Amino acid sequence: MNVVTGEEMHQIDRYTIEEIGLKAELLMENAGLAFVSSILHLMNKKTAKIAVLIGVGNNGGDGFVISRSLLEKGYQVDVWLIPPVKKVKGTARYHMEVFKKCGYEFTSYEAITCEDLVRNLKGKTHVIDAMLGTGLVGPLRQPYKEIIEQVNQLECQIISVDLPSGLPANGNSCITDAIKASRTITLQCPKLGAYTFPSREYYGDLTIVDIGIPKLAIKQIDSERFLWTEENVACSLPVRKPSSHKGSHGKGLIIAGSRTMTGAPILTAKACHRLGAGLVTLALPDTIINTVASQLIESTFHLCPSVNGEINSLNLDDELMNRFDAIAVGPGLGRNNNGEFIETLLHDFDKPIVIDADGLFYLKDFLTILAKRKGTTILTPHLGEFAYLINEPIAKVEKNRFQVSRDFAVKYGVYLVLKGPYTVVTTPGGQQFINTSGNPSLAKGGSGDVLTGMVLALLMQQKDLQSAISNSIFLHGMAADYLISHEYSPLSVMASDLINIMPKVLNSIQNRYHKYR
Ligand SMILES: NC(=O)C1=CN([C@@H]2O[C@H](COP(=O)(O)OP(=O)(O)OC[C@H]3O[C@@H](n4cnc5c(N)ncnc54)[C@H](OP(=O)(O)O)[C@@H]3O)[C@@H](O)[C@H]2O)[C@@H](O)CC1
Ligand SMILES: Nc1ncnc2c1ncn2[C@@H]1O[C@H](COP(=O)(O)OP(=O)(O)O)[C@@H](O)[C@H]1O
Ligand SMILES: [K+]
Repeated sequence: MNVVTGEEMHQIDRYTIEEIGLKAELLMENAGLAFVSSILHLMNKKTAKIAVLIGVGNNGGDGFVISRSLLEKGYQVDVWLIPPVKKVKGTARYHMEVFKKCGYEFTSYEAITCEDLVRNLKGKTHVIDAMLGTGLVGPLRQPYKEIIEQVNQLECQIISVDLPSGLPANGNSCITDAIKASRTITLQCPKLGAYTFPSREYYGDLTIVDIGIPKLAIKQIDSERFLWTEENVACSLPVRKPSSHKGSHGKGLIIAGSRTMTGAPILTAKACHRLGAGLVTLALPDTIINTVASQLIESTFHLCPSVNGEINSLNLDDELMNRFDAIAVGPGLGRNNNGEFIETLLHDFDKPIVIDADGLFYLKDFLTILAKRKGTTILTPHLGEFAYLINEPIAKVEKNRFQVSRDFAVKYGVYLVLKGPYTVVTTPGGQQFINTSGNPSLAKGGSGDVLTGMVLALLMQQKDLQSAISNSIFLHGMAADYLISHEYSPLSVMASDLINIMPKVLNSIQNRYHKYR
């Protein structure tokens, strides 16, 4: 599914209307009806008291269709038109006239005061926000500003049409004031700001509804951002051939751990085993082998000379190194040596390398080598690690996460996994895939170590690297979702729980989508 900017959505609408010939009035009718179908289960006809707030543009036009449809179904609905009637034009005007000709009435905000409106809204169970959509430009103006301030103080359910009014669609402009919705029903394509913070916090629960825009119109925009969903995962997870053997599923090397971080290599290796890697070898500082090996019976080990309890060199000749199909480096390495072994890896190993955590810290000194590297490199930074890597403040990275990660991935020719809520995977070609699973129970030390092992496992088993990476991220988040919907509290999920629940997660996805197997 494409994730679009406001401008891209306008292009899609324009193509649908002008080139394909689907009438704007019909599209608006579809939009309003799709919105109503998706919210009916939230409203009891006997008790719901609904207000619809209608703005000047097409978002307001949707509001007229929604109001008419709810009234036709017998709901109690008060409708408020915020701009002067004469300002309502085009398709929205058409639906305003249809609304009136069906015998319904609205109150014009022009004729009352903000206090009158607020007094009325205080008695409502639901406010439908159809004031402003993708056509917002610049800081919010009056009278929307004063209305939105008041609506945000109401205790009822606020449901926004397409996106919360006042919120820029793209997520990277300043938010002056915007509706804080309990729920947003987005029309046809999710907008970029729904996956950017703090913008997402205004959306509440997000539902995406189909309004009948043809696929051909969406293809026209040449968009490079997509959601990666459960269905994508189910269609692309590797299937084992009956004739396969352990060598068919990859020999992975994990370079991790230090005297004060013995858990990280254990988590990474266990996660890698759980996701189907054929053989996993752990390269560790020689001093921690006993501690780590006592927790890992399936892995083999390679001992590295250490200084201060951290790996100092790999002690792997080229031949030995190139027996592996892929390498993950970073979890729990520590930062007290010079990381020269990362430079050696980038030079001497020409198959995929996943670099995470302290490996990324060392990588900063070797970016010129990274740019020249022929083999595939996958970097998995969280926001802080990425900000450090590119020398920018975290806030700037967060605000422009799509742009900065794309710039970096294309410049260095890497797969960049920018972790956090809605992790974004950017390919070396600049395409971006947004993860839709996971929850804040993952915000805990060790979650990232587990993910690194999962990425290593799948990239050795799937030809298409983007699918392998996005699938690992989705399953990692899905494990956390599964746990909190099966009696775990978001506070209590531990990184090792993600590994332990993985068999059930894989089973549930494979059972639900057996048609793809
Ligand atoms: N056929 C289609 O295309 C379909 C579109 N659809 C729907 O249309 C929505 C997009 O419609 P849109 O383009 O009319 O934009 P929208 O946000 O409703 O209003 C823009 C107007 O608001 C005003 N305004 C702008 N900035 C402002 C500010 N800062 N502060 C205050 N006011 C501000 C400004 O008006 P002005 O005040 O300048 O007269 C401007 O003209 C989309 O989200 C979806 O819901 C669906 O029905 C499917 C079919
Ligand atoms: N609020 C959140 N919602 C969803 N996923 C999250 C959230 N916070 C963290 N995560 C995920 O948890 C993992 C944390 O990784 P990282 O910060 O590297 O952890 P660590 O280095 O401690 O193991 C990432 O995959 C990230 O996307
Ligand atoms: K809206």
